[in-house]
Amino acid sequence: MAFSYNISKHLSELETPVIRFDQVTKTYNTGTTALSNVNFQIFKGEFVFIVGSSGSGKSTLIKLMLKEISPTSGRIFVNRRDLSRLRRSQIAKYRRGVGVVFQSFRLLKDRNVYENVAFAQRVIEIPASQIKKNVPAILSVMGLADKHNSLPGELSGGEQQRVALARALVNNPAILLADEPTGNLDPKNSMEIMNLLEEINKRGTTVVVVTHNKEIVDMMQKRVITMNKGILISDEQKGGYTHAN
Ligand SMILES: Nc1ncnc2c1ncn2[C@@H]1O[C@H](COP(=O)(O)OP(=O)(O)OP(=O)(O)O)[C@@H](O)[C@H]1O
Repeated sequence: MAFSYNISKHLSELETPVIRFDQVTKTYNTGTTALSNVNFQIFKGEFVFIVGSSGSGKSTLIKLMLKEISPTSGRIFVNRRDLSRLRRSQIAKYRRGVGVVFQSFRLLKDRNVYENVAFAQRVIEIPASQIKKNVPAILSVMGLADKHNSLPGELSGGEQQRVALARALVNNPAILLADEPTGNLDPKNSMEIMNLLEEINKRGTTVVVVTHNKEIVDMMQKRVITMNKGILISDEQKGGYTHAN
């Protein structure tokens, strides 16, 4: 009996989604409904693209996951936490547990590469001795071992995005959210960033990528959630960009 109990417990853990949207609607103060009754679940270790034309609600999804905004109705769970129950004092800590990268990189322009990444560790009070090991290790994974002392302005767009990825990943988050991570990059650098995201995903991080990049979505054959005017219109394993226009 004990044996079967353990198996079912294990299965239920495997099946717990890391992100769950439950009938989520978001209407902004202006009256625009950006999302209507959206439902989906993302499981541990998945790689998911979110696609859709401009204004279809993709960034709104990301902002909701980061609790930068709250839904008008419905519920959102991330790592089993109901985000509506997060107290104000818990929000900063919650966000630090989710890695995020944006189209615009958002690096500290007056700090070098090492400092940009080390900063993410200092705010969660990782001991200095540990930071000295962790930062070079992740910079090396990102192919930036020789760029520790460079300022962001001295790097190419692709390199800057790799610094942003290193910063998002140095604290070992269970989830990485990327909002148009290749929006400012040429095709070669875009592919490099996608290869890194795939590598990170293979190491166990759940990866969610919002993108307009049709070629990459079609090539990578991952799960694709397609939004249109705030409605989730398709959710396909090994999907393509087909419905997004
Ligand atoms: N802060 C806001 N206040 C009012 N309306 C907003 C706000 N943010 C977004 N919207 C509206 O909500 C809808 C969805 O916007 P959202 O930014 O989520 O779309 P998107 O799919 O990310 O678009 P894009 O691909 O252009 O970035 C749009 O109609 C937009 O104008």
